[in-house]
Amino acid sequence: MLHIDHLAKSFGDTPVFRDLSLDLARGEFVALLGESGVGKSTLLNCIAGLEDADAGRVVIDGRDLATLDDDGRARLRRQTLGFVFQAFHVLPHLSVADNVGLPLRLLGRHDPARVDALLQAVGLGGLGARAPAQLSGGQLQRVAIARAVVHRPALILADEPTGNLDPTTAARVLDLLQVQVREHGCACLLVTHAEAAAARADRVLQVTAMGLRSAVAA
Ligand SMILES: Nc1ncnc2c1ncn2[C@@H]1O[C@H](COP(=O)(O)OP(=O)(O)OP(=O)(O)O)[C@@H](O)[C@H]1O
Repeated sequence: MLHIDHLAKSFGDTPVFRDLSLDLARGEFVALLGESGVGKSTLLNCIAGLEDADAGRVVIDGRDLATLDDDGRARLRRQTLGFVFQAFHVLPHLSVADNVGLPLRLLGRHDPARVDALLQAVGLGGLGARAPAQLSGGQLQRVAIARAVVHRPALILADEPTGNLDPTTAARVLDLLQVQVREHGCACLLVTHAEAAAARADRVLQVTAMGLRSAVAA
C-alpha cells in the first residue's frame, strides 16, 4: 500500500531525516514515535505529497508521487488518503457535519447516514449542525478524525490524533481507527506519544535523524 524508499528531507541546511525506508501493507497499523521536532509530521507531509522530499521515493498504491503533478497528487489524496492533521484544519465556515462529509462531497458522493454514524462513533452525535467555533479543542480533533475516515481511504495518516483527548475518548477514537484497519483493510500510520495508542499497533517504529528503527511501545 505504501512504499518509502531511502527518503531524505532537509529544510535549508538543516537535515530532518537522511535515509528513511518503510513498507506498510493493507490491514497494517503502524505507530511512529519520536522526540518533538525529529520529523514525524514532515514525514507524513512527504507521504501525502504536501512536501517534496529531497531524495528517495514514495509510492502509494502503486503510484510514485514523483510521477504525479499537483493535480495528480490532489486526486490521489482525495481518493486514497485520510489525513488527521496535528492542527485539525477543520474549515470554520462549514458545519461540523459538512466538515465530516467534505471528502465524500469531493468524490461526488453524499451519505448523511454515514456522516451521522461517524459523529456518533467519535462521541459527537447531535452536534452536526454546530459551527466549529462552538466546539472544544478535543471535539474539533474528533471532527478531524471522522473526516479522515468517512470515505474509507486505503491509507490513513494520523498525526497525534488523541493528543487533546481524555483516556476514554482517546480509546474510542483508537477503536474507530482500528476498525478501519481490521475490518476494512486500510493501512494506518499513526504518530503518537501515547503509550495506549502505540500498544494498539502491529509495529512500533522510532523516527530518528537517520531514519526509522524498530521500537517497543514504552
Ligand atoms: N516549513 C519548515 N521550514 C523550516 N523548518 C521546518 C519546517 N517544518 C518543520 N521544520 C523543522 O523540521 C523539523 C521537524 O519538524 P516536524 O514538525 O516534522 O517534527 P515532529 O517530529 O512532527 O515534532 P512534534 O512531535 O513536535 O510535532 C523541526 O526541527 C522543525 O523545526
